[in-house]
Amino acid sequence: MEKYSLIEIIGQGSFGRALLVYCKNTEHKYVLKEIQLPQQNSRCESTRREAVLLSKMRHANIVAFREFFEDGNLLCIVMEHCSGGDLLQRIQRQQKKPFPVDNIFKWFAQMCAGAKHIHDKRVLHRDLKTKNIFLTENGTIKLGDFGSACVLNSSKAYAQTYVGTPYYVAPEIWDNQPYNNKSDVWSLGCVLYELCTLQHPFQAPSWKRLILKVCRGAYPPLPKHLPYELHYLLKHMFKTEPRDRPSLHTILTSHRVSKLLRSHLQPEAWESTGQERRGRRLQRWDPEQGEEVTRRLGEKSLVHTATSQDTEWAHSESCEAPHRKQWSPSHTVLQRLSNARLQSADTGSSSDQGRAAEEPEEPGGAQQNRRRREWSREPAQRLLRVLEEAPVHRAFSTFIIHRAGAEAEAGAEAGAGGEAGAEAGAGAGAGGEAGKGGVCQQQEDHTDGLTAEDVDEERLQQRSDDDDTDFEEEQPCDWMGELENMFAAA
Ligand SMILES: Nc1ncnc2c1ncn2[C@@H]1O[C@H](COP(=O)(O)OP(=O)(O)OP(=O)(O)O)[C@@H](O)[C@H]1O
Repeated sequence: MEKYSLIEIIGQGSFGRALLVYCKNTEHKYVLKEIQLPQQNSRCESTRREAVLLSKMRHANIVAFREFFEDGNLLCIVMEHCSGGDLLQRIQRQQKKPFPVDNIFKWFAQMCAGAKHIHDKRVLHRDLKTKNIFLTENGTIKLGDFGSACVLNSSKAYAQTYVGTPYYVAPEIWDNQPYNNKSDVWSLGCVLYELCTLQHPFQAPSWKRLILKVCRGAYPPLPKHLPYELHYLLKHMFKTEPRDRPSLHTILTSHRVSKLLRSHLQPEAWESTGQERRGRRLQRWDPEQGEEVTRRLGEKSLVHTATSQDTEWAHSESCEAPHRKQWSPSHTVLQRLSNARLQSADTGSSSDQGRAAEEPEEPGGAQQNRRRREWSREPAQRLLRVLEEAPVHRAFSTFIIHRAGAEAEAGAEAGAGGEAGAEAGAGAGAGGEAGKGGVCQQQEDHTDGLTAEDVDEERLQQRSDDDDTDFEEEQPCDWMGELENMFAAA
C-alpha cells in the first residue's frame, strides 16, 4: 500500500471505496478498490472474483488489472484508471445532445470485442450496463466491474447465484431460465440503445410494467434518422428468445453489420478477440482448470456449472442441453402476469387499473401451443405482490441472489437451486443488492486456471444463432424470493 498515494476518493460502491491513487514506482495513476475485512462473505468473494477474473482478461477493451493484495483489514484491487469515467456519466453529460453515429459504432464495436473476449474464456459478465463500461482519456471503451461475473467450468455446482441489474436483464432471466451468453448480448443491446437515444429502452413506472416490456421486447423505435444498421442490430439483440439473438461472435464475424463494426476496431482489439487463432486447433478448456479457479476463489465462490459441462462444451455445436429445448422465455411470464393482472384488478389494485388497454396482447394463440417450461415455483400473484409497492428506481441496482446451502455445501447438485433459492433468499436476509461480506482469507493471486486462451475451433465458424447460444448457467436464480426479502426488509 505504501507504494500508492491517495489522489482522491472517486466513488463509494456498495461495499467499499474506489480511490484514485498514484504509484510512485510506475508514476501512473490507478483505481484502487478496497473492501473492509472482515465482512460478509459474498461481497468479499465478489471482490476476490473481480480481482481474479480481471487479472486474466487482457484485452484492449477490458479494464487492465494491476494487482490484488490485502492491507491490514482491507482487500484491495488495483486497476487501470479510465479517466473518461463511465458511460452513464458520459451519457448524462450529453444533456440530450445525441452522440455522433461514428462514436456509437466505435464504442459498440469495442464493447462487443471486450465482451467477446470474456465469452471466449467462458466467462459471463452478467452485469453489463453503462455504469460498468468505462472510457479512457483517448475515448477507448473498457469493460469493468467483474464482481458479478461467473466462470462456467467447474465440475461442481456452486453456492451463490446472481440476477443482474433489472433494467438490463434479459427476458429469460425473468422467466427463471439460466443466464447465458445471449443474456450478456441483451444487456449490450440496452447499452447500444442508450447510446443511440440517451434513454433506456425499457422504461416503466412500475416493476410489473418493466418486466412486461422486457419480456415482450417492446421498446420505442429508434429515431428514423439513425442508420439502418443500428435498427437492424437492436432488432436482433432484443429478440426475446435467446436462440434468436446473435452471439457476440456472430455480431463481429458474420452478421450483416460485422464488417462495419470491425472497421471501427483497432487491429489489436480485433486480434485479441481470438480471430488470429482461426485455423488452429485449440485446446479445450480443461475442467480441472475450473476446479483450480474455484479453489482459489474460495469455497463459496460464484461459479456455476453443469455436472457434465465438459461434455457440453466439447459438443456445444451439436448437442442441445435439455433445458435449452424447453426455452420459451417470455410466454410463461407474460401469461402469468396477464392472468394476474385481472386478479389484481379484481381485488381493487389501483396500479393495475386500465393497464390492460395499454399493454399489447400476446400475439397469436398459436404461441400458446409452444413447448413451455413450467414456472413451477411462484404464481404471478406472488410476483405482483412483491413488486406492487416496490420503488422502480431500485431496478437500476445490481442484485445478488444467494442459493440454499451456500454456507455449507459448495457442491450442491445442479438443478436443485431453483426451488431452494426461495429459502436461500430468506436465509441471505441482507436483501438483494450487492453489499455482503464475511471473513475471507487471503488468496494467492495464482490463477493459472483462467489463463488458457481456449477457444474451440468450431466456435469460430459460422453457425445459426440457435447453435450460438453456447453456454449458460445451469441453475436459474430465485430473484423473486430475493426481491421479496429486500422489499419486506425496507
Ligand atoms: N477503473 C476505473 N476507472 C475510473 N473510474 C472507475 C473505475 N472503476 C470504478 N470507477 C468509478 O468508481 C466509482 C465506484 O465504483 P465501484 O465499482 O466501486 O462501485 P459502483 O459501481 O458505484 O457500485 P457497486 O458497488 O454497486 O458496483 C464509480 O463512480 C465508478 O464509475
